[in-house]
Amino acid sequence: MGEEETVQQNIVHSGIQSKADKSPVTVADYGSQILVSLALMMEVSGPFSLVAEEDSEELRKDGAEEILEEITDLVNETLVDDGSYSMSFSKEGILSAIDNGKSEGGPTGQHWVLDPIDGTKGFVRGDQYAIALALLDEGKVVLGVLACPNLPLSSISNPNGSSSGDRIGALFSATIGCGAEVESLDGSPPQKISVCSIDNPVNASFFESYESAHSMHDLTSSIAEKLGVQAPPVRIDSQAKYGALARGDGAIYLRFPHKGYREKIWDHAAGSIVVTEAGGIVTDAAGNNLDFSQGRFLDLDTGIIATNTQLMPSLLKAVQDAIKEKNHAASLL
Ligand SMILES: Nc1ncnc2c1ncn2[C@@H]1O[C@H](COP(=O)(O)O)[C@@H](O)[C@H]1OP(=O)(O)O
Ligand SMILES: [Mg+2]
Ligand SMILES: [Mg+2]
Ligand SMILES: [Mg+2]
Repeated sequence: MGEEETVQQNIVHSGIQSKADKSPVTVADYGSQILVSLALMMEVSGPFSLVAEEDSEELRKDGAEEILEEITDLVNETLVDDGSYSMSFSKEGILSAIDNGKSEGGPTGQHWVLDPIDGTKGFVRGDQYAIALALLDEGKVVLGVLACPNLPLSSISNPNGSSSGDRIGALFSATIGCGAEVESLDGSPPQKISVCSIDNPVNASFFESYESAHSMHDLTSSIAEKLGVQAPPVRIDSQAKYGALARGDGAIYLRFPHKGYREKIWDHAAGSIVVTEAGGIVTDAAGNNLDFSQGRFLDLDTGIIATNTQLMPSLLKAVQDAIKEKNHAASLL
């Protein structure tokens, strides 16, 4: 069993904290960020720039000693089990490792982009989550890797469980201009993947957030209805949705956060290149490509949608009609 799965099964309340924005963070989020950045620093030559979700600020406050100790033990145990690096961290070392390479990204140079646990709520619930890593080069995503330890390797038939006999754990990857692939987490040969070729929305299904606080389920159901989608929404946490879309488990991805929420680049960089290299299209609600060159945030017309080239024109129209209708209804209140 992987270390992350063990942590997912054993996570206790003391290992889950609330951040300033009220979202949860766990020992696994911090631990994963340290381990991935450590591996990158060992491999990458030259300057190391990392735009990552977590930082050490909360852990430096009074009252965080217990979680800091848990993270230190978790990282050191994982390093011993893995055997690739002969090193161990002090608590102070852990604090500085979390901030390794800390950067704001931007339009020039190369920056790694990391969400160490994407879908923390799914992780804590025992459902889907992803470790999402991408590389920005001159403001563009050129590489993406999406590890989904709880996602069936071949396809989702039951989104929160596994179909009988299917192996669990999928690693998606994509390099600009070279297509997208999936392989098992224990290293089976990679297989090329592509988005589905459905062109009639009646046969399409769509992915959205499990959490209604993360995406407006009423708006997405109105979009689906306008399109003529018959199937109920497939609700799963994290960028695992992008991976599932990229290999054709479903046809459409919809994400409409509530007013005031600002999207972060680490929530979409890896997932979006996996989808586009699998032949799909990812845009904001106005049909614009996502712009990863503006720092930590994505500056966009609220909403992110993805599908294949055939369905995109009708999806975009349904999205715009549904938004217009919602705004009109709100103006009458
Ligand atoms: N209030 C919020 N609205 C929208 N997305 C959020 C909100 N809080 C956290 N997120 C982030 O949205 C993503 C989860 O989306 P989904 O609902 O598709 O699983 C995660 O990246 C999660 O962060 P995190 O990485 O901390 O889990
Ligand atoms: Mg988070
Ligand atoms: Mg995230
Ligand atoms: Mg996260």
